[in-house]
Amino acid sequence: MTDLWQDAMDHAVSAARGAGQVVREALLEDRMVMVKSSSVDLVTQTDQKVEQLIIQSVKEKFPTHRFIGEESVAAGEPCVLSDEPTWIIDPIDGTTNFVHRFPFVAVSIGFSVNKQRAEPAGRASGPGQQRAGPAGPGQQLSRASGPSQRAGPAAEPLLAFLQVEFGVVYSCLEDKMFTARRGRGSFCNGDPLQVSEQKAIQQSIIATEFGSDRDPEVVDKIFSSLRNILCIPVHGIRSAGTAAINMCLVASGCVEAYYEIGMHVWDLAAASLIVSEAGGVLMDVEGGPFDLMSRRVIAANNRTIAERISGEIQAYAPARDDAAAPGADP
Ligand SMILES: Nc1ncnc2c1ncn2[C@@H]1O[C@H](CO)[C@@H](O)[C@H]1OP(=O)(O)O
Ligand SMILES: [Mg+2]
Ligand SMILES: [Mg+2]
Repeated sequence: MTDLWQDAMDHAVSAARGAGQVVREALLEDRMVMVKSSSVDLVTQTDQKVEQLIIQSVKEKFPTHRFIGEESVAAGEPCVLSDEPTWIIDPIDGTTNFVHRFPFVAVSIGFSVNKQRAEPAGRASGPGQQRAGPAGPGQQLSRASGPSQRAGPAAEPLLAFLQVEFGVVYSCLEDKMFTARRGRGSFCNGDPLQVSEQKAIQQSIIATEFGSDRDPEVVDKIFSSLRNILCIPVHGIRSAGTAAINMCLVASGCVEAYYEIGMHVWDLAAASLIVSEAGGVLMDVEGGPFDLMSRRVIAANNRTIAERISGEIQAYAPARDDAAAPGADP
């Protein structure tokens, strides 16, 4: 397979590193905090500046590429995944952390291409090998097997088309660069990642977040899900304050699973590939296929744990990220 997108991925890594430097410097300064959808959905000038820096640098190198950026969408740009090469950017994942200097803040850059085209089956080589197979438009599935089971025809039904071609999450205060390329494994600062081998949810740590929706009905559902999962019982519940880092913790094997309803495609795009390339599973919170635009995810080390979590979640459906897109389902 020709390595079409390596230049773009190299650019994403260096853009994320540069953005992380800007974020670290901004942490030392006073931050002016603004609000978006609610009084707890925060944004700073650094979010906007970093997103523009990344987009400008990509435009110079890849002038025809498209973008979905958190702050651009907030400013009215469309949130559309098409067949065109698309950079999906969260300039600061963990803005609330950034504002409070809680030390988990990430720059997330995902890259998708050929959204609806299932590629012909063909085995990639090297670590993290997997086959592409058909899935419905806008869906992203993952194998349920770990790296040791990746090769061989028996694993094939578990593999599915992934629409994200590469993902980069830079945890900039930890100086950890998480990267994944479809079919080639996940890495942190160049070291390969593998999800936890734990099969028992009772011996697992589960990550989740409380989001920015303070509607009491939604909060009740969040707490009901949390109570169900805590009382399985599990070893513990954790929140890093950033969806991307929570998912990288799944990929690293530090937590067995992360679930949440309400985050957005820019929180998930890059990290979803990092999880799946580390041998993990992505699933909708009701057990169906993961859909990048649905604002719902379970990312887990294996299917058993993902399905158990899905059985405990009080699901609800926030407005999809592509709800305003032409032709999208209402
Ligand atoms: N008050 C809040 N608490 C936690 N996450 C929030 C939040 N407001 C927005 N989010 C966003 O929701 C995601 C999942 O919880 C986070 O990664 C975060 O992304 P952000 O920092 O890029 O906005
Ligand atoms: Mg985010
Ligand atoms: Mg953000």
